[in-house]
Amino acid sequence: MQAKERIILALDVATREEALQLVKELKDHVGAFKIGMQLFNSTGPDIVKAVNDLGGRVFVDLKFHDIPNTVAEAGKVMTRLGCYMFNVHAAGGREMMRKLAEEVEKEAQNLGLIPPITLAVTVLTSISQRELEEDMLIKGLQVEEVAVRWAVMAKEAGIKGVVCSPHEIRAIREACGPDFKIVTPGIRPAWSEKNDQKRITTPKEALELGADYMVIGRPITKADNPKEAAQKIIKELEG
Ligand SMILES: O=C(O)c1cc(=O)[nH]c(=O)n1[C@@H]1O[C@H](COP(=O)(O)O)[C@@H](O)[C@H]1O
Repeated sequence: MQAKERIILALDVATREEALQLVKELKDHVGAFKIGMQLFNSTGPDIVKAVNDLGGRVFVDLKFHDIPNTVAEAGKVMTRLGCYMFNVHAAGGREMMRKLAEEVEKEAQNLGLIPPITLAVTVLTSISQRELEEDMLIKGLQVEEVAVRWAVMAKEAGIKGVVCSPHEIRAIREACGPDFKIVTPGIRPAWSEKNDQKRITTPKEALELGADYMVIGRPITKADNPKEAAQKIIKELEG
């Protein structure tokens, strides 16, 4: 995979105009664009087609978590929308992920489309060990162990990869093998601001740990020259 393909630019903006401006500017310098809850819910699903029409691939980040039938139907909608990737919460369970994976494949086959890459979010980077035990009632297990077990469950259910913190990449790679996709946020080149990200790694470190894709937002979008910032990251990944 080319270095540029590994970068997923987070379109964390409120309007269609701002998003499409970034797509026009950066489509030749990144591999895909992530549309999250803010942008998707303010513009509607047509934003996926608009980005595709400009030549950009889309990761729809809506983190589905519901009963199996509801999530599988949402997955069919994602397939028809033409997104490149989308995600669900692994915490939704094995049957939810199994049915989703099955229905996405069927829908793509019926319509002659390429199936999107399904991803499971393991433990959010914002969840601490204390919250895991005291609020989510997952006792006696470290965050990393939970992330690995859920990644294995996702793989067994037919899901193609995970979104996880850089700190869990190595253990998940070891448990799930080379073909399982690993997408990681919390990426900061040495020259950029940390902002509110706490547990960070550089793009190169994430690659060495075994990540396939990196979700990067502000280090590119808030740079004085976003194209240059993307190119600099690509050089670092290639170096
Ligand atoms: O699901 C995500 O993409 C995500 C999960 C997570 O645990 N942490 C995290 O930062 N993200 C997202 O990754 C992106 C990071 O953006 P920057 O911090 O601007 O690079 C944002 O869109 C976050 O919402």
